[in-house]
Amino acid sequence: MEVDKPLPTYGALELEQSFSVFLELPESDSFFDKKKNLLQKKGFNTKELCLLRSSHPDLIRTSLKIMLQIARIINLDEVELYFSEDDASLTVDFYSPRNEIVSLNSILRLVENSLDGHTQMQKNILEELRNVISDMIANCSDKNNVKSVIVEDHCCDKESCLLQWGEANGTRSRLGIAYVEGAGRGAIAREDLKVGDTALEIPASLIISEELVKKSDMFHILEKRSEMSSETILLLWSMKEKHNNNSKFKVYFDTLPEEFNTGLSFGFEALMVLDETVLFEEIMQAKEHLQAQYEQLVPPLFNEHPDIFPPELYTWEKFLWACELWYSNSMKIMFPDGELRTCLVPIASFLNHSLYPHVTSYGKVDSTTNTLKFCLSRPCSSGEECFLSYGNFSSSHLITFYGFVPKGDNPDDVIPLELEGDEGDSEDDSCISSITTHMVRGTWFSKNHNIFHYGLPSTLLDYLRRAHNPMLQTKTLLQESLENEMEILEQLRLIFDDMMDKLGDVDLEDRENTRWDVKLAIEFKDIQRRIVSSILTSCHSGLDLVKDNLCMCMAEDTRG
Ligand SMILES: C[S@@+](CC[C@H](N)C(=O)[O-])C[C@H]1O[C@@H](n2cnc3c(N)ncnc32)[C@H](O)[C@@H]1O
Repeated sequence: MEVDKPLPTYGALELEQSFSVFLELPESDSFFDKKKNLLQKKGFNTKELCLLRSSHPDLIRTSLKIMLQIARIINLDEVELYFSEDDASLTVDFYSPRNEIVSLNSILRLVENSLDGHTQMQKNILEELRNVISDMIANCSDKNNVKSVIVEDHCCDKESCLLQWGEANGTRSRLGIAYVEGAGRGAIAREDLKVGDTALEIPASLIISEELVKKSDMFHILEKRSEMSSETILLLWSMKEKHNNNSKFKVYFDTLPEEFNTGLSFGFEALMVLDETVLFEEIMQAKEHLQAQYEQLVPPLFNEHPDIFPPELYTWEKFLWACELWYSNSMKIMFPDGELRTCLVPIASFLNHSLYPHVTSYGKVDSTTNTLKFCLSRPCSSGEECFLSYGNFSSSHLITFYGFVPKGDNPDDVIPLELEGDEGDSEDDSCISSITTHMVRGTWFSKNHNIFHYGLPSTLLDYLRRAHNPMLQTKTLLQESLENEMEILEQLRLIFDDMMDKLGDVDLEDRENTRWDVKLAIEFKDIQRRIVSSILTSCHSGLDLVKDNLCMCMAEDTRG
């Protein structure tokens, strides 16, 4: 899971009978230049002051519309930014459910932080703004909600014990634990929860971090080895702690599954299904890395210190179990001392991932309460599963390290395209051959399927246009430009035809009775085929569109 990203530096300025909200794209943003460009294309600067003069709902809505356009761009991630450019000339009212919820919350947080100590007029404006934002979030929630099915008769005794242990040790939870179809345990709201409510609050003393290992008998051995990262030390600690009956965290370890079923445990048959896919590469690379790490680190430890590292607890299988535990259950947490640590957080680790999560912002221990809070960015009704975002991950990453594919269309499911091109050097006019990485995703995400767009990313199309004919004035309805369009669409069609051939025909297994890993492998290939097929359809429609325009252009030329 990923830690909370630093929030953009928003601030609020007070003016007599009005209220101004200051939105700023921080210069520290990794994509500052690209976002600045996009803001400017839409008529905004990197610092904007939005003035609210009345609490009338219509005026508040109008102001919020403008603030939201800016906040959306500030909160774009790398993939959203890459694909946003094809919409640069359009009024975009939506990038992704995640972006929408994060952007609305960033404005809401700013407004809420400013509620104290203002005039009645300002309070009315703020209150109305808050209502409008809450309505918009609720609206967005209705459209994107994915309901989980609770398995009613599954025993949850161990999970209940863990909850009781947590509550006895200062945890506050408005979530219960239940089994949900297709996802193991999940966290279910015990009451209606609103935006801003704390669903779960865990004291820092219940978080498993490297601080704990420092107190263990193995630390003096591990700290001497320069090749040991704190994550590896924690991993080796958890392999033994799992079997420690006196562990402070025994009740937590008792809830962990014996098998994690991530891509790292895929068997031969599943890997065969994945042959020639990016997921195959990702799993093989991760496994080879872990095997090499095991061979280098673990046997020397149990050979030299069998009393501290009993060989029967430090087998390859048990090492792999611990890797899967840490990959699929850890969170990066920022502590009040400013350190970012990889941690296991009992109880919070029951929260499943969604493309449209309720909790989007977490990962920082509150220094006043010394607790880790999970606050809602969108409402969650009583009985509904409460979801987290583990990060903006593709299906291949989620399968490899977590062992599942989320429900819905994942905007991070991109296909990387490595293109070879000659980049002209402006200084000495020499040409350097280079590889540029672009990406493509399901073209159903795009709103622009017109000529010169075709549902494909503008960054990629512009790159290909330049590569084919650097001197040409592109995107005009003139013969040369249209012929260039035909060439680049044809090039893309060939690339994706080849990709589709490699994916082969639909795997016709009896899916209900197939092993978990083969089922996931087949599901991944289905996703890939759907993406490639949408791209091919867009190439074909694009070619037809360009051909029609070329015919018209030539007919006009003939007429003179
Ligand atoms: C942090 S744990 C969440 C709790 C977990 N369901 C359990 O029973 O322990 C992460 C694991 O939950 C499962 N998971 C999380 N989100 C999921 C989802 N949307 N669909 C299916 N499985 C999911 C995956 O097995 C993942 O490795």
